[in-house]
Amino acid sequence: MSGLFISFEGIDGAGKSTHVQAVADRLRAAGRDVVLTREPGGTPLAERLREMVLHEPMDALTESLLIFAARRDHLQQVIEPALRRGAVVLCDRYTDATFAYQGAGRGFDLAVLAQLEQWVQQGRQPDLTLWFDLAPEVAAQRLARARVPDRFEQQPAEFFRRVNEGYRARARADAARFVAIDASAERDAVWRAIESALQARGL
Ligand SMILES: Nc1ncnc2c1ncn2[C@@H]1O[C@H](COP(=O)(O)OP(=O)(O)O)[C@@H](O)[C@H]1O
Ligand SMILES: Cc1cn([C@H]2C[C@H](O)[C@@H](COP(=O)(O)OP(=O)(O)O)O2)c(=O)[nH]c1=O
Repeated sequence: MSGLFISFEGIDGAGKSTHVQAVADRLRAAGRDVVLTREPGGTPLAERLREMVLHEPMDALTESLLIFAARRDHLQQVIEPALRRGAVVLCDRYTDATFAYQGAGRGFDLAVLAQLEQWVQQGRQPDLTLWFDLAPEVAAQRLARARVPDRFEQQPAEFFRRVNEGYRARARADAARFVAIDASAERDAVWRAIESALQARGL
């Protein structure tokens, strides 16, 4: 059985972490070998890079290079081996987040990101990307009650509006890969939308 690579995307507070574990449980119950991972991170090296990116001030090129360095290690050590053995890889964020946050959010050069994407991934893209589409104002309300904000979560609503539009641009450019989920709905409705996206791909 060939592997399958599914990524979860959306602005902070869109509801990704709430549902990714339930997707893993559903696929494991169906007998699939599931690798649940995240970016930046997923390996000891990539997790160290994550801590720097989330908490240390740096310019957009530095940030992009560290994120792609983490991604390279994650691909080599975790994602590619899992796909080779036929596992389903569930990744909480991947390269669409780089185009959305560093590209659309911070205004970094998309051509440089596209070159890094090509060098680092050599064509490896998710088979399915679930994009939790949510207005920044709603996300901010949800996060206000949640955790201590990191460098990105401290950004104003306008930043997250640009980030979400960055996701929309990526979805338009690769419509076959993306399923947009209306993340403003109640949890159960979001879950039903996720299930129908999985069923449409035989999962
Ligand atoms: N559909 C929903 N309606 C209302 N609140 C939600 C919904 N989905 C998630 N939440 C809440 O919003 C907050 C952010 O959810 P989370 O899954 O951590 O988002 P993300 O991982 O995308 O940053 C959490 O407190 C979570 O309980
Ligand atoms: C993968 C990736 C994440 N990010 C940002 C988005 C998030 O704010 C942050 C990762 O945090 P996040 O995925 O939201 O984890 P947590 O739920 O622990 O906050 O990193 C980028 O800016 N670029 C990227 O390429």
